[in-house]
Amino acid sequence: MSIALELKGVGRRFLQGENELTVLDGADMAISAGEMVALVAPSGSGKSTLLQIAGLLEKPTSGDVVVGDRDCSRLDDKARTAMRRRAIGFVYQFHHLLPELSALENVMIPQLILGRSRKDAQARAKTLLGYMRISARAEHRPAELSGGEQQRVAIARAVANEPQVLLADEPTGNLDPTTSDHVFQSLTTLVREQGLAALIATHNHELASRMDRIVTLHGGRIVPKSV
Ligand SMILES: Nc1ncnc2c1ncn2[C@@H]1O[C@H](COP(=O)(O)OP(=O)(O)OP(=O)(O)O)[C@@H](O)[C@H]1O
Repeated sequence: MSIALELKGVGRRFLQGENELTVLDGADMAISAGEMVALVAPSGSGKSTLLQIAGLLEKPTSGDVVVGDRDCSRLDDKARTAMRRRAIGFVYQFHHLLPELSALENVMIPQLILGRSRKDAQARAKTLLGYMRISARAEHRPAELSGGEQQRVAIARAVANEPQVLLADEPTGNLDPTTSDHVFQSLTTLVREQGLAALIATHNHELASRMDRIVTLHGGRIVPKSV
């Protein structure tokens, strides 16, 4: 499988008052299309920082981020934003759906922003809600959906623009174990069907053990982890 996301020697330092804090220090990682990688690391070790850099929301202090065959390190802000919209999908612990729109419309919006026709956007949104096994709720607004259903919609929205990379930060952290399990199964189907490279931060060791491999952060580097 081809590599869809690669971090090469990524470093990230923050100034905290007079002190410099090194959070990432030569972090390397490559994720193939269709591969699911769990990121399991203690609080404060740099998971969010890593996801933000991998997702082109933040620039590393040093090193390179390659998405597909594109080296994104030297892109200006505008080009980086365009690349992010096209190539990266995000799922957070809380769904951030637009409350006044239906599930279907929430999945259509990012596609319309990128210039897809209403007809095409609607067709893809329906397909994705089907993969997430939530077609019956397509016309409902987020407030009318359960937590698990809301998160299914958020996942469908994250992949609406056919990204190469899916980044998730505790995507089922807000759900009870059974719902979490069902949402995770649907997420897995989607990753495989769409050939996404997925990096999923989670504290849930059981879910992590069902992914292709598990990594952690140690001394600012990405290292393999066993459960
Ligand atoms: N903008 C910033 N300025 C200064 N320090 C920061 C900044 N962002 C993060 N840090 C520091 O970097 C370290 C890693 O933070 P990060 O949020 O990436 O950790 P995390 O592993 O995601 O933690 P959690 O699981 O609690 O969310 C922390 O010590 C944090 O205080």
